[in-house]
Formats: sequence, structure tokens, C-alpha cells
Amino acid sequence: MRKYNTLQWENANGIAKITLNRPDAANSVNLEMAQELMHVAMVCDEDSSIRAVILTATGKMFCAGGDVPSFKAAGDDIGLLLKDVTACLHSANSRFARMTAPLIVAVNGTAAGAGFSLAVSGDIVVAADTAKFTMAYTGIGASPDGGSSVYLPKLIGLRRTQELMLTNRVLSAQEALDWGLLTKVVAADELVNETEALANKLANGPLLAHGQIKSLLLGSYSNSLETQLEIESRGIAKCISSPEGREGLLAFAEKRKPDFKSVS
Ligand SMILES: CC(C)(COP(=O)([O-])OP(=O)(O)OC[C@H]1O[C@@H](n2cnc3c(N)ncnc32)[C@H](O)[C@@H]1OP(=O)(O)O)[C@@H](O)C(=O)NCCC(=O)NCCSC(=O)C[C@@H](O)C[N+](C)(C)C
Repeated sequence: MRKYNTLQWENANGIAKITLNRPDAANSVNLEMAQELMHVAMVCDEDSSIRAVILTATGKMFCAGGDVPSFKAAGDDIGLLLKDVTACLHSANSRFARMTAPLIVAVNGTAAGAGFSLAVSGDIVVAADTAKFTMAYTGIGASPDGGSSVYLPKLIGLRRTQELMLTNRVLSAQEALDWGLLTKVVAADELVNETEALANKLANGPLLAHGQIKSLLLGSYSNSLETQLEIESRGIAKCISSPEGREGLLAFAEKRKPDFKSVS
């Protein structure tokens, strides 16, 4: 198992947990963190024993976005550094979106810039009531990345996305929930328990069907109705005829709870 310097990594009972761990630097994304996120996302995508993934952070911030001091220190090489960091981060974004296991993001504090983008890329996003959200990119003269130009218009509409991106308006957790950016807001001291309960529920569910849901929703961003209908019909047939589907049908007939984990 690879050792990470900027992340904590746990993997047990079908649940992987990634914890951003640069609290003294606001958990900001430097090149090393982006590389480690790329690696850990690849592991989550390729290890079929992983049935749910939690992404969270240590300290009081979730992630303040790109590591601004290291951008400044790069001098004339800033363009190259940003391309490197973004390539790694975007590889992680893509793996998280396409992996079979659902991604639960537990936002423990402020999410800014790339941290905001990472936060809203989850399939389920739970935030502490103390969390805040701001795009922040234009504050340093940057434009958005991390998939936010895809996720935000879909989640909250174009008008609100324009406001967040152009004005860096700061949203409280409650406002982010009201806008449709989050699944749930909980008291800060309940975030860990709440997230673990959700991860357990998902890990005990049908992995293949969860992966199919993720893939269908991602496809809905760009596919035609007919294409989606075709993929839906192939997907449901594949899921229901899989060992998990058979277990679901058997459990229904036997009037018991399905044990998807034992058959996949
Ligand atoms: C996050 C924030 C809203 C929190 O406000 P706060 O009032 O709760 O906290 P604070 O006092 O402002 O900051 C606390 C500490 O956190 C540090 N900090 C804050 N943002 C940081 C950052 N982005 N990088 C490193 N340290 C950062 C501050 O310097 C400070 O350090 P200090 O205690 O030693 O003084 C506020 O700090 C802020 O606006 N920070 C800047 C955010 C920002 O510009 N982020 C970059 C946006 S662009 C971006 O994300 C590009 C990225 O996607 C590119 N890439 C993919 C290549 C990585």
C-alpha cells in the first residue's frame, strides 16, 4: 500500500476514506496533493472490494483550493505548474465520477476554489452547519476548474452559477443546501457519524446498480433521449441478471433484506 504525505487513507469493510491532510495550509491543493489524489482515485476506481468512498478533511477547513503560496513561488513557471496540478486533479475528478462506488463528500469546513469544485463533485454531499462555500477563483485572477463549470450549472442553474463564479459570493451551508448544492446539512459534531452511516448503507447496497446510476446521470449531461433510453434498457437488464440482481429478486420472494455484499 502506497504511503501518502498529504492524505490519510483508510480502506476497510468495503468503505474507503480519503482525508485531505494539510490543515496548516488550509488543506490547499499543491502538486503533491493533486498527484496523491490522482493515485488514490485510481485505487478507488480499480479496487472492486471498495463499495463506497468518503472524502473529507482534517482541521477546520475542508479545502481552500489551489495552494496559492506555491503558485506565487513558481514565478514564471506558474503556467506549467498549474497545468501539472490541474492534469492530476482532473484525472482524480474523472475517476471519482466514473468509478462504480458512490463518492460521499463530508464537508467539514470552508470549501473554496478547487475545494468547492471537489466538494460538489460528490454523489452525496453532506456538510457541517459551519461550512462555507465560495468559488474564490477570480479573487486571484484565475478561472474555474475541477469540473465546476459542468457540475454547477446542472446542480443550481446557469444564473446562480454565474453569480457564484463572477462575484465569489460566500454561501453558508444552509444556503448551499437551499440552492441544491448539498444533500444534507448536519451539526458539525454529527458529520462523522452521519457520513459513516451513509457509507455503510451504500456499501451494503447493490454496487453494480449504483455504478449504473452514476454512469446514467453522467451520460445525461450530453446524451440524447434515445441514447439514454438505450443505455437505461441495457443497464437494467445487466443489473437485474447479475448476482446482485438475482439476490434482490430472491430476497423479495423470501420476504427478507437482500444481502448484496455477500454475492458480489
Ligand atoms: C478560504 C477562505 C475563504 C477562508 O477564509 P477564512 O477567513 O475562514 O480564513 P483565512 O483567515 O482567510 O485563512 C486561514 C489560513 O488559511 C490560509 N489559506 C487560505 N487560503 C489558502 C490557499 N488557497 N492556499 C494556502 N493557504 C491558504 C491563509 O493564508 C491563512 O493562513 P494563516 O492563518 O497562516 O494566516 C479565504 O482564506 C480565501 O479566500 N482564501 C483564498 C482562496 C483561494 O484563492 N483559493 C484559490 C482559488 S484558485 C484555485 O483553487 C485554483 C485551483 O483549482 C488550481 N489547481 C487545480 C491547479 C489546484
